[in-house]
Amino acid sequence: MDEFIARLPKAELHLHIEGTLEPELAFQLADKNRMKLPFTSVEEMRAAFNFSDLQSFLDLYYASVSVVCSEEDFYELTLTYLKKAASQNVKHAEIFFDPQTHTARDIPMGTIVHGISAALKDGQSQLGISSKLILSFLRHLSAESAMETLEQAAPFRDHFIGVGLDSSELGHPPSQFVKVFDAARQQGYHVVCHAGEEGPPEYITEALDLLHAERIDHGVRCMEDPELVKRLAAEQIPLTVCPLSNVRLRVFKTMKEHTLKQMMDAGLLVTVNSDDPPYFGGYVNENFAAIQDAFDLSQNDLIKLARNSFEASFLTDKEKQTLIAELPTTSV
Ligand code: HPA
Ligand SMILES: [Zn+2]
Repeated sequence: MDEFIARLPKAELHLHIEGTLEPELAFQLADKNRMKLPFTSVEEMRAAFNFSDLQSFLDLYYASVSVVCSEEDFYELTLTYLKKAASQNVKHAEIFFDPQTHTARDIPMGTIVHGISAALKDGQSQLGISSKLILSFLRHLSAESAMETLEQAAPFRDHFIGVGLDSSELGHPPSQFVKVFDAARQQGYHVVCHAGEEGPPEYITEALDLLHAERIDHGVRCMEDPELVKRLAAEQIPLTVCPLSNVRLRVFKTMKEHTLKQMMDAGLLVTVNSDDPPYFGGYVNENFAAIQDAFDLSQNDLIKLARNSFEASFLTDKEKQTLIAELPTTSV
């Protein structure tokens, strides 16, 4: 089955570029930039990837990415991820970046965007992987800071197609960010939102009704509200689920307790993604393998999940159809 998963064409729709920093590259960049990581070795850093909740992960994630400084660093970070993704038969990736994490340490928006974008361009020409960029606001910071970030990003608008909302969910509901999402929608951006990871189902409803989110990132806590599940199924709102992330951040104690299969059975448009792969123990194929093993998924289930990933993307209908046509059509 691992071979089947490896060969399956797929899209990745929930991936934070800052969260793709492997410890080896972190140490390389720290050396180059004459900076210190809070670890003495790659092994020690990897051993610290043992989290009690979302916040304990975020503290480490923000500290680690401080070694990514120049346009070349952002380029290398992004191209390294794309090579890995291409090797796993990811045909298309929609990638988050968190500009506030970097502008707060005086890195210009242009440095961030140009470094990432140059790698995305080379990913297309050298690796054949298509991609889009989504600017994600940090919800632990103010709505004013988010609006300022949208304004700073205006000169680079051709480089990203949408906006999202991530970071510490509890206590930071989508309702706090209505104004900036209204402005982004008026400017023609797609809208997605992390909701229902650690936060309650009401945050998913707010993301849909107040921010007009087209996709919900995570969304797993929708299962606590049967009416919401009915709505998400009826409207076929995509949910970008990240199984290994959910277990590592203790949203579910074990993979067997994850509700992914129940979500599929409820008719939800579920996709499988890696979120922050080195931190959570795997890229997209390891996520597919973990759920296949936990729920004994069939080849048809896996094909359905891969098909959902193309359907839920922001590609054109024609582009989606081209990718869907590459999927195996049937299996035992
Ligand atoms: O899964 C996540 N949730 C919230 N914020 C994040 N920032 C990176 N990954 C995540
Ligand atoms: Zn995420």
